[in-house]
Amino acid sequence: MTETPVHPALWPAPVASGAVDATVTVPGSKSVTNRALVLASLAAEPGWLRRPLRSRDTLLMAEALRALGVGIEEGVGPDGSGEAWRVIPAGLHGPATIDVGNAGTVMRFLPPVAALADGPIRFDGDPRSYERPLNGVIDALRALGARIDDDGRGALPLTVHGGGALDGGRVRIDASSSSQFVSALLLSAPRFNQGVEVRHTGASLPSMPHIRMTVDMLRSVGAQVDEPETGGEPNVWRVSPSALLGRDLTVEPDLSNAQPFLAAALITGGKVTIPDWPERTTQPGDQLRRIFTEMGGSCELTERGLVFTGSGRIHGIDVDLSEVGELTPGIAAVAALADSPSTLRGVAHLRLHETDRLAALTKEINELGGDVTETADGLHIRPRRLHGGIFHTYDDHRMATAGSIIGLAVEGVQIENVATTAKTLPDFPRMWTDMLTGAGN
Ligand SMILES: O=C(O)C1=C[C@@H](OP(=O)(O)O)[C@@H](O)[C@H](O)C1
Ligand SMILES: C=C(OP(=O)(O)O)C(=O)O
Repeated sequence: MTETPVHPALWPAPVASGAVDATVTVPGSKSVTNRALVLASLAAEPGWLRRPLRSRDTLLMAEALRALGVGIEEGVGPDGSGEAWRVIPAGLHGPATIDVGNAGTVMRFLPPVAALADGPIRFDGDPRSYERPLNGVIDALRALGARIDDDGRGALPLTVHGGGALDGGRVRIDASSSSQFVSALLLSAPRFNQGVEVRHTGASLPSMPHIRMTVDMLRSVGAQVDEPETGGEPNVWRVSPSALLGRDLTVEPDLSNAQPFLAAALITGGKVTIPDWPERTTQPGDQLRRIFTEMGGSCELTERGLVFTGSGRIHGIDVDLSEVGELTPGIAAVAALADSPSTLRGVAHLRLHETDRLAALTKEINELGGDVTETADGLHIRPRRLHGGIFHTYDDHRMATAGSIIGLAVEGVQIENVATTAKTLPDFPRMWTDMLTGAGN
């Protein structure tokens, strides 16, 4: 008998032989790490970042800030425990070139920082980065006094001609395609001469928890922020000009990257513990406790972390994911294995993420025998008996983890380019097999 050839770029997704029972330590949050790097770089004094995520998106952010003159050094935290980055702010200078890869946080958060530098700062990235919207940031920065050369499409590549300072002031933007437009302007605003007032004028605004995260982290370094959720005007954020403190921050585990492991407990009727799950957090991944409970699991926040247990049943769900769009691929994967149909709504903007996630999920799940249709703002998923095949990932880390979730229950699923998980979780394949063998318990 001849063996099936294994293509080097295809990773045979392991099938679970029984209920998983594992403790999975998840690395730091991408969103927290990249905000913390920006804020620490703009501070008036050095700061520490403990347990930072080291993945493609965060290493690109660190490299970009270094290119502008910021010191980011490897070290152990001030109490001698844990790995840390020491961030030493400095005058921001060009000329410099910044590679954003396909990191939304880098391509959106750094042009405002570059406007504060002196000299030209060129931004470039992966081919997909040219297609992701940046118009909200470009137009707003121009309105606030920055000079930017681009090709007029409202996207990369571009050059920000930093003048060493930015006036700031009032600006209107439509952030319906990405909450990161709002976060980007707020993060640098304490260093604008007049601070900023950002007014969102679009019909909808996705990923509100990520804007809350921006506001919380700004306040934690001493910034004064007025915002809708604490009594401010709807859709208006104001940041006053001020010096920022250098802090000692420990980064929370990335709860969105905990998703595939929680999904494994749900699908196999097993149990997964995620240590250091925060009691309170702005991370959207915290909503998995509610969503995966509705889909059939149960969870308990204990001293050991979040203990999530599957019941052996997986239910479909009708859910608006506009606040937590980045959880959609993992939820779609679980929904494809459920005992009833699902409707995922409120996520039209996912068409502009790492890939067109609505099209990619529809195509890949259907090619395994599934029955998924795209709607104007989401997906209808009717579970079917699935079969093996190649699960293409389109350079999207969350497509790779979504395919791996399906592979737990379906023989013969092969993930194309699993290495793309390095965007936010470089060790994913080893963590996944360790979870299945119970290593690390
Ligand atoms: O600010 C952030 O850290 C993020 C905001 C969200 O972006 P969108 O609002 O563009 O969906 C989210 O999907 C992304 O993964 C991270
Ligand atoms: C949308 C995502 O990333 P980005 O920060 O590149 O927008 C994501 O991680 O799901």
